[in-house]
Amino acid sequence: MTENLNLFTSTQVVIKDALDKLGYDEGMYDLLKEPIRMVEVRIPVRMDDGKVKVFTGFRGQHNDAVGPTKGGVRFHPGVTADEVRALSMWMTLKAGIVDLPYGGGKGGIICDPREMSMGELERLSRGYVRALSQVMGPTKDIPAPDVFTNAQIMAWMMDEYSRIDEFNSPGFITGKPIVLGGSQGRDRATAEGVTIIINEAAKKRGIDMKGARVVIQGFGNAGSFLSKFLHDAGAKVIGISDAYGALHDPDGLDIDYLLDRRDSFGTVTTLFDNTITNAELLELDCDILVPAAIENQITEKNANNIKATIVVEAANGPTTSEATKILTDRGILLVPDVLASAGGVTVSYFEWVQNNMGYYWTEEEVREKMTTKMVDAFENVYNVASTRNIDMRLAAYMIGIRKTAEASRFRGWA
Ligand SMILES: NC(=O)C1=CN([C@@H]2O[C@H](COP(=O)(O)OP(=O)(O)OC[C@H]3O[C@@H](n4cnc5c(N)ncnc54)[C@H](O)[C@@H]3O)[C@@H](O)[C@H]2O)C=CC1
Ligand SMILES: O=C(O)CCC(=O)C(=O)O
Repeated sequence: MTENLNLFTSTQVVIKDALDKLGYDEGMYDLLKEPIRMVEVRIPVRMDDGKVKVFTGFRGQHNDAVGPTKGGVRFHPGVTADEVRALSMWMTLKAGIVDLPYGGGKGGIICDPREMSMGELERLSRGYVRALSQVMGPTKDIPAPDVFTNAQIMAWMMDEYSRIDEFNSPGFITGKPIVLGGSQGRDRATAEGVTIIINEAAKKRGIDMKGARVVIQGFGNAGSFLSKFLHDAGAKVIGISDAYGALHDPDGLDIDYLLDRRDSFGTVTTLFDNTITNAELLELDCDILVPAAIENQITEKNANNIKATIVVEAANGPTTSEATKILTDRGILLVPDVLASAGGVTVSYFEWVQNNMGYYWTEEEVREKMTTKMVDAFENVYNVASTRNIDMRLAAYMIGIRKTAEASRFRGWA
């Protein structure tokens, strides 16, 4: 049988498993097996050459029984409706795992921002908000950055929504520049959360982070900050990559130099001749492997060749179900995306709270609150996995879905 690489249908299988284990009936699965709202929009954009190009965008809102839906928007040529569906479901799980008053949402536009000018990107970002403003908002659905989107794009989107709303609405979106109501620490929050999770996982496996050999796939927001935090903590980052290739040095890469040379899309390997492939990178001999780029990177084809002791998913969906089983059977500690990368949405929640009350916390306050949530979440998931003798992904899904299932039941939706 060929491996299922469809993120949406493979997520449904784990959701079903989690709901069964929690004792919910078929009706609950029927409610939670796909987004409660999935919108596809067409966005006409005047390009710099004077011609109009029409882009396709999506927004998936998985379930808003707990509170407004929340999740990033990605700009990527590979965006599909099913990917957005799955990503919105994972956001519900993340919110449940770190106990935020949200359901999951996610959006995307099929485009390649690396080939667009700033003006084109601004018009596209504003067009996306105009197309979806009726179903989004600070108490409905709150976007944030994801692959190939950043604080500038959040700023344009916030400005467009504020014009439509006729109010300054900083709570419409998170991941904004600090001067527009962004939170201290949001830019590095995903990586900080992953660092906390790596430290907890390393303790469980008796790995000393000083000198631990780390490989990171992806050198964007998540991967680049992560490489810096681990490097500064004394780990040896021996491999990194971007969409074009990978760099390897068994003695440790010069992370500060690479950070200095990377562009705003997380590209750096194009400056070097002696690169290896992303496929080779994943199979390097190391203690900790962190996929921090895109989906379906560890599959049944390469799972048996992974040499890491711990795999921590900073990216969403980098490991297939089949590969999850192979890695778990091989005794590799696999920390799933919905737990490992929840630091981003946690600080996004703090940003939204600060916007709502109009009072802003210091970076230290933000970090302290986030650390508590991430450490507690790791312990919860680890304990459920150990006591039930199940993998960390299924344990995370069980914890993540429970609040939304309960809220849906109380509301009479299932
Ligand atoms: N930015 C955030 O706050 C959060 C991001 N994530 C997830 O982390 C992952 C990375 O996101 P960001 O760092 O924000 O994105 P980014 O756009 O800042 O960086 C993406 C990185 O992945 C690389 N990449 C793109 N396509 C690739 C390919 N085909 N093969 C190998 N590398 C490729 C890019 O070159 C770049 O280095 C995604 O899965 C995202 O959903 C998860 C939680 C929050
Ligand atoms: O910060 C947020 O609200 C969402 C982050 C996100 O899209 C993710 O965790 O995948």
